[in-house]
Amino acid sequence: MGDQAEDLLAGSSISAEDLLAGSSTSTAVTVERLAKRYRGGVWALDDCTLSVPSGRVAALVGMNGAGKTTLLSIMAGLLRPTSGEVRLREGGERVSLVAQDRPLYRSFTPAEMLMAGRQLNEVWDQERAVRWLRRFDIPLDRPCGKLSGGQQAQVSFAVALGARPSLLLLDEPLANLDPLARREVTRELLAEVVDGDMTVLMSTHVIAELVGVADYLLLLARGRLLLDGDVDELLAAHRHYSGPRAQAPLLFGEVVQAKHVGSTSTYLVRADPEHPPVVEEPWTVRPATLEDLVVAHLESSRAVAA
Ligand SMILES: Nc1ncnc2c1ncn2[C@@H]1O[C@H](COP(=O)(O)OP(=O)(O)OP(=O)(O)O)[C@@H](O)[C@H]1O
Repeated sequence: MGDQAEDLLAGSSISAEDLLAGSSTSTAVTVERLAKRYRGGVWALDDCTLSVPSGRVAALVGMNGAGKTTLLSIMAGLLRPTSGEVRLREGGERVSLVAQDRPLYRSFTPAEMLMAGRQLNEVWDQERAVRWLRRFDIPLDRPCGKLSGGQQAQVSFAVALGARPSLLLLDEPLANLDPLARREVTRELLAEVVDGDMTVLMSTHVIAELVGVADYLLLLARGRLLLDGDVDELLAAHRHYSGPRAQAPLLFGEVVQAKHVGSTSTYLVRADPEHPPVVEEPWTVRPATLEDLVVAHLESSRAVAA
């Protein structure tokens, strides 16, 4: 078994000594000036600085190729950065990664995967892992290669959770799951976060699935942090203003996006939530959704880069 496979199989639990100790107790992981250049010259991460607060479910969002998988792999200790550093919370984090490609041994049954997990991890919670598999009706004795994609994803979850991670990294974890399983997995994960001392960082493209699940947002663009913050605070700070193009009001704050259709203009404005811009009729104000603000920030960053 290669080192990397071993790490993946084990849910890649690594000790604090493997990475530098952090200084803040309220931050699960801090990434400072991280850069990753792959062979061939692609810069997947470039001067990326961010932090993930402890005990939260944080969403890692960005366009294809933004660097999400690279960032998660470096945090899990599977990939070496070209420069920069990852600092874990003082006292250490046990990190587990559920990778996009579900690295299971096809000939192993789920029961055998858990046995391997027990052998490869210093800390192992068999009951928790088995509970997860039973919860989702995963046959314990069928080779993983004969399980469906969604069932394999559930085995990966069970192995990762069995390692009792304090930082659980999920790379597009819901992609293979049916709509009911998606809802149940997110609900169960939230319960695990509430019950234990666990932080979750999950990458996803499906913003709608984050509502009610993620309470912190990290938006990546071209290998760098574009926007971060508490989801409720971000939502409170963003508003849509619409009205006649010819009578645009003075909108103090940051105009993230301006759209003009016929004689109507719509602006997405980020401002102090306590003192938002006030407009008069016929101008109207409406709240922004998480999807609205993610798309607007990504579009505006693309326009700046173009
Ligand atoms: N092993 C590799 N060798 C060379 N380039 C790579 C490698 N892995 C990723 N890249 C490149 O690095 C960049 C970031 O890729 P990464 O997989 O981290 O992005 P991502 O945000 O996870 O994308 P997606 O949403 O499509 O999964 C991309 O330009 C990608 O082509």
